[in-house]
Amino acid sequence: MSTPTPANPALLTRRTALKHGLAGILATGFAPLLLPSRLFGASAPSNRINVGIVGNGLIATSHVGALLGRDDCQITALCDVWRTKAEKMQKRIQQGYAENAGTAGFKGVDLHATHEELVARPDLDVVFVTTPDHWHAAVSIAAMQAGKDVYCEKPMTLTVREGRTMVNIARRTGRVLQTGTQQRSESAFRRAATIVRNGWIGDITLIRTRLGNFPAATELAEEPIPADFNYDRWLGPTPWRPYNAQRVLGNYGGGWRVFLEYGSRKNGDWGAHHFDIIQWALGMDASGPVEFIPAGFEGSPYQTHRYANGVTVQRVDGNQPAMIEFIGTKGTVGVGRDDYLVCNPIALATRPVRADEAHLYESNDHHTDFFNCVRTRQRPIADVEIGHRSATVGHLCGIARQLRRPLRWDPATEEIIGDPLASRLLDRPRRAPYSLL
Ligand SMILES: NC(=O)C1=CN([C@@H]2O[C@H](COP(=O)(O)OP(=O)(O)OC[C@H]3O[C@@H](n4cnc5c(N)ncnc54)[C@H](OP(=O)(O)O)[C@@H]3O)[C@@H](O)[C@H]2O)C=CC1
Ligand SMILES: O=C1CO[C@H](CO)[C@@H](O)[C@@H]1O
Repeated sequence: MSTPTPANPALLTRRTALKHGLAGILATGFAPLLLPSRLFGASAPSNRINVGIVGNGLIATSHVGALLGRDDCQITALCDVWRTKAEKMQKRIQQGYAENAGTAGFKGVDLHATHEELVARPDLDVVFVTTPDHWHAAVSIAAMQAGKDVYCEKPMTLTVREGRTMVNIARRTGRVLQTGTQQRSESAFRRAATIVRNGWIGDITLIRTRLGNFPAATELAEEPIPADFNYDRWLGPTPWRPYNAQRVLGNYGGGWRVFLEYGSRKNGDWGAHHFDIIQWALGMDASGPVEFIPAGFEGSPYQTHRYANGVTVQRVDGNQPAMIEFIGTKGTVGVGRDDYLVCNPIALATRPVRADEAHLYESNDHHTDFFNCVRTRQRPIADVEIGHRSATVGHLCGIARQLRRPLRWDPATEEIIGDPLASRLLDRPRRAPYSLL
């Protein structure tokens, strides 16, 4: 890294050590002949951001693919509860670096059985938290408290209360946290949010988003726990359940995603992405809706939430081509992944943004934005407060659904209004010894 943060003594220690090592080499008189020029350049090993990854499943595989192609960082540590999986990832990374001539000086990837051990490493700068949702908060907090910046997968939390705790810790420790809601770094979503924010389609009358559905969670027969798998730690703070391979499986259509213990089903899985874009478009990044109504309540087929100004969001699974459709008094915008953007009027897709109009934060690559912010100490595009507020929308939809009744929410105090039972669901009990802090 080129801009050490004084808040990270680990970086300074590592760099100081390297400096002394170099001084020793230089004293021999051979250094100019022996040292490749890239050792001194922007991508010198000492300048690269050292990355540790906790959780080595589906999304970690994508991150690793992208990180291997960057010369501003290097992956140096992995942690997983399943040793076999960690070893497989280790092999892939070692091979990737071996084939990549730009990463001379790479020292290998170490494996750790626990995230506590990984975050304690003085040489690490950032930690990617790519576990299922029920571990996001505890691992991110441990990393921030150990002086590391964090890239935390979405939804940032399992409960509303975890989110405020994470924001407080990030602010107190001065750490950078990027939430893995990478749609914010895609131009079609930025353009849709820009159109809505600037009132180009008039007043918003309705927003419809499709999240899809998971199959119901079912009882699973007990199976033997694999020998090299720390199942107790996989469950972590969640209630004890008999082991079954399906329960812990990373699978986009099922596996752990169908169980409310480990996530928020589709309200977390896709809601974390689409509710996040809606919050951005409406300028609600530090706030949120005020009312949550479950599907089926008083005959409404759609799960619904509403903002204080009356803007209503409906979850209309599977009924529209766009992932999110904004309907206004003067037009519509439909947006989705792979650059899907359908505007009416069509000219809105390319209309220039005037100097006096809202220009939204521009990031075209979520990793690049994160690593830039690690260097500059600025808040990234999906900062911890934003990640918390967007995850909160999904959690409150889930609580209303679970209780089968509407909820009123005060986004300023972050309290459910007049419903003590629902309020108890803003956090969850944690199984000992897995505490949050
Ligand atoms: N931004 C995006 O577009 C996407 C984000 N995600 C998010 O990423 C997260 C992970 O999802 P996915 O990769 O599909 O899940 P996987 O189950 O495939 O991967 C999770 C990994 O974490 C490991 N793990 C579980 N608990 C711990 C722990 N305490 N310490 C270390 N490792 C642990 C698992 O071990 P084991 O192998 O033993 O189960 C597994 O290797 C989720 O929160 C998900 O919402 C996922 C996909 C896309
Ligand atoms: O974030 C996500 C987006 O894509 C996946 C589905 O294709 C989800 O399951 C995942 O968690």
